[in-house]
Amino acid sequence: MAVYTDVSDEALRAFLSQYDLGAPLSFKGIAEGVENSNFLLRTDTGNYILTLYEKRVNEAELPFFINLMGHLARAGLACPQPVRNRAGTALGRLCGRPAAIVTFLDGVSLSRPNAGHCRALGAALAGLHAAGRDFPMRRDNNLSVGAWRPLFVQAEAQADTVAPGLAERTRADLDVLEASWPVGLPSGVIHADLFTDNVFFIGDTLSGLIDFYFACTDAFAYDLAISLNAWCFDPDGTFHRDKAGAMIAGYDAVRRLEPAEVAALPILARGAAMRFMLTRLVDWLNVPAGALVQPKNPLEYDRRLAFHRAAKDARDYGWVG
Ligand SMILES: Nc1ncnc2c1ncn2[C@@H]1O[C@H](COP(=O)(O)OP(=O)(O)O)[C@@H](O)[C@H]1O
Ligand SMILES: N[C@@H](CCOP(=O)(O)O)C(=O)O
Repeated sequence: MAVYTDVSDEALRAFLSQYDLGAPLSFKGIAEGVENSNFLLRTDTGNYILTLYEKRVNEAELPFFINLMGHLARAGLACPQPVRNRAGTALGRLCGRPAAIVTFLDGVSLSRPNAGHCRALGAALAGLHAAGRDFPMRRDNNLSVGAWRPLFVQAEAQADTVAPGLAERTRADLDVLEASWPVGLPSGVIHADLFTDNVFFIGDTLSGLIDFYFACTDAFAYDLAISLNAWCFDPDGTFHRDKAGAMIAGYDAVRRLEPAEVAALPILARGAAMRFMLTRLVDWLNVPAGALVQPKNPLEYDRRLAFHRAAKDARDYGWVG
């Protein structure tokens, strides 16, 4: 459970007194997520998610995320809508943390998506990229290639306690990634964390996207590479080419991939795996005392990196275009 900050009844009541959401009926910490403290809030006007922003979220960047969700929802994307208080702001403070309330989305996330779900995800991702085209704000990706070496340095001395040889192969991968990271690809707003736990389905129909707190301005194809990693491998590193092919085709059907993006897919997928391996490794080695959180296993992404190292071109990811 990711709850880093406890919220007392009194603090909750004082916070909610600024909103027109009615009386609280229940309030529970949510047993998923690793980044922020999330609570399911039920009031007599409906269900909401209350988030207290924690470690990786820079307060100055919160308006980007909040305005982006509002923009995407207005453009027709099924995503949470920030709720404004009576003063007209969606961002407040609770228990010393920045905090916001967003609308609750129905649906369940899938632990074992099939190729059909992956196709739907690809199409939704391209829809998100299209919906974000006219979003006026910009946020650089602070977890892109330039951030990976400094992250690794934080974990380097202990990396081999997690898996033998991890430090050496990570150093070698970083050398390759830093030397060949693509620039100039079509860019705009990307989600940057569209894992299965951030996508809801009702039956087999994709019903919503959540968790925009890594969203930033970066290459669209990098976003696709992140989701290929997250949706198309088993935890033991087994790759499902049918799922990846379906996801890429679903994306391409909505927004045609350019030849440069197709050519860059293997290096983008390798970089995406590195980004999540590293943040997981740092978190794995630094669980805050008293936090109710289950850190995610960095070795799942170490195994994906082995696949990406051997990949030759986009056809290895199921691209047939
Ligand atoms: N708008 C929402 N509607 C429904 N459930 C949500 C919503 N936002 C978050 N959740 C629930 O809270 C969990 C954690 O949210 P998430 O934003 O992924 O947290 P974190 O950023 O801390 O990882 C999700 O897996 C989901 O179960
Ligand atoms: N998706 C990342 C961690 C961020 O967690 P989320 O719950 O916000 O998706 C990972 O799996 O490492």
